[in-house]
Amino acid sequence: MSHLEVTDLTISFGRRRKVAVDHVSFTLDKDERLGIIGQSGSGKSVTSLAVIGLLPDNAHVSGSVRLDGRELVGMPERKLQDLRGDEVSMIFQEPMTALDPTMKVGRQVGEVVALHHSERRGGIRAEVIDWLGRVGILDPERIAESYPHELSGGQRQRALIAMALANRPGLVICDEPTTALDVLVQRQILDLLDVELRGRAALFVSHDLGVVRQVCQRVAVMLDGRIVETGPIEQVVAQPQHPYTKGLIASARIGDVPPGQRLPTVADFYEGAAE
Ligand SMILES: Nc1ncnc2c1ncn2[C@@H]1O[C@H](COP(=O)(O)OP(=O)(O)OP(=O)(O)O)[C@@H](O)[C@H]1O
Repeated sequence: MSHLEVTDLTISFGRRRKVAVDHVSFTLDKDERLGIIGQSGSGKSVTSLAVIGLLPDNAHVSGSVRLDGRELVGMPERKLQDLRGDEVSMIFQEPMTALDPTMKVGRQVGEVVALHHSERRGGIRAEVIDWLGRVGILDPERIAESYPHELSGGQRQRALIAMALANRPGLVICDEPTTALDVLVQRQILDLLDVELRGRAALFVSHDLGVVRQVCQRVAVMLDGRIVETGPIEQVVAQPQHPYTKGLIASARIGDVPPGQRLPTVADFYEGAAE
């Protein structure tokens, strides 16, 4: 049994039942990372929200999402709340909206732990400082006492990653976690995620095949709510089958980069220019 099993997931919205996700199926093993790529509106975010039980009320869902064998579709909200932040967590694109602007960062990280593990309350401050340091925040004591608006975009995303990982969830969903960041910080955050997601299952939603190639072993390509192609990332890059994937790879010129080597970023050009 895979850690995550999504079968025939279909999601539509509103009274007209406009279909956003159409019979999507995939599995994820315990230590596997799957990238979901596709253009804007292809259904990537809606798929990932279904996996963490965060779809809005106007969503109609059919099919199955099983986490460690437990069915999440139709699961009561109270039970979903027990899972969220503990067994499955999410890193969003825009940390400013995911963080509470009125609460100090350290307290927000601590509350995720306290919510699910009251027995760890005693040592929570040390645990929070430890996590903030681990995700690369240089001055964790000061940052713990700061409000989100006092942090840079990169620090906020690191704090959000600390929140998402603090309970060591088996599955982490990353929805465009680096899109809002400048290229240098983007690369640092990807390197951090690459290390911290080891041994966990991860769904990595992105419109950027280069980003997915850096951190995932497999990729699923979505178009108009369907998965049109899926496979090991290097295989899909070398031999794309679907015309949409072929176009995506041609436009990214990703085939020019040898396997295992990172795609050049704008930062590389800046670094080259500075030498
Ligand atoms: N709450 C909602 N109510 C109605 N339609 C919605 C809702 N949320 C998403 N949709 C629709 O579902 C479809 C898929 O959206 P989704 O956000 O999953 O796309 P995406 O691939 O993640 O795009 P992006 O890269 O821009 O985030 C879109 O047509 C969108 O308009």
